Amino acid sequence: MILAIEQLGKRINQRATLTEISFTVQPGQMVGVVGRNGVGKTTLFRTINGQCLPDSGHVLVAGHDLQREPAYRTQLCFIDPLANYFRGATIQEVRRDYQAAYPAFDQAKFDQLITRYQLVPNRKLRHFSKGNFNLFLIILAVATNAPYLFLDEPLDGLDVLVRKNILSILIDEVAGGQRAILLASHNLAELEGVVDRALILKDGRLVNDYQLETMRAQARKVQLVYRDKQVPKLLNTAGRIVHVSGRVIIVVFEHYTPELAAQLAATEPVFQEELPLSLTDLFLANLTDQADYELLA
Ligand SMILES: Nc1ncnc2c1ncn2[C@@H]1O[C@H](COP(=O)(O)OP(=O)(O)OP(=O)(O)O)[C@@H](O)[C@H]1O
Repeated sequence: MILAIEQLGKRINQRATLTEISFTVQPGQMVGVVGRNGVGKTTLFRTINGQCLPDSGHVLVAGHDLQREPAYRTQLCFIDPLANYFRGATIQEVRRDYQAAYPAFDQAKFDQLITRYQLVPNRKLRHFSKGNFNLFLIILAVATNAPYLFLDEPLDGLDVLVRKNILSILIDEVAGGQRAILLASHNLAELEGVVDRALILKDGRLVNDYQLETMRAQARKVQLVYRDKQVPKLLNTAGRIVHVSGRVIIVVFEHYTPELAAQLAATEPVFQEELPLSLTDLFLANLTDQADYELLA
């Protein structure tokens, strides 16, 4: 059952917030939706899930257009942490509402996770700590049994233990191969080692779709030192400079081939070393403007 987002567009206050966003997701994937603050991640999740109407495009679940066949919406679950509804309700009240909305709701799983993480069922959610509130939202999303879960900054501002708990719940869910989870984040470091794919948003557009395994096999991060301060043109044409400090330049090459290695050798660096490549490097490579490199120089 594939989820397909086709040419999704959304304008807010006459401003194009999302433009021609297209991608597909399959069960078993953990996907990061990554971009700077305000780029449109939450709007994308809201639009896919029908909380905002798109101005153009479609969302299809197994070929069914959600606007024409809204019953398929229960295949998706997006819990907006900012929804006022949660603040005045208790865990049990929210559970009852979600059970009514999601036919496949798994109450046994819900109860088991609430007990395991010692959340108090009859306390109003506004009295929960941020970490416990987020933990509760994850448990709720998981218990809906919707094959596609959308989580907006689920790890933001949480301590190490709560993060670990949330990640272990999510990884368990995806490992079964029956569900996909999309995690919106502006913090790549948080998603390192968690997601196997990263969708990069910039200016409301999807600018990159990284399959991380393939990417790791093809990409290289190289530190180079040159005799003078002149930056060889090749570094900008074949790669993306992510750091400049004096004569030391760090470059990410997305497609590092033997030919490119030979061309790089021909630029005659006085020192060259491969560095471990992280997800954050790709983020910087894609979102940092030339002006930012100059600030680093
Ligand atoms: N209801 C709204 N009314 C007016 N502007 C809005 C509304 N919702 C979103 N926007 C604007 O749309 C843009 C995208 O916002 P959105 O919340 O989707 O970004 P985001 O990537 O999730 O940001 P963050 O990482 O800060 O959560 C922003 O410029 C925001 O100000």
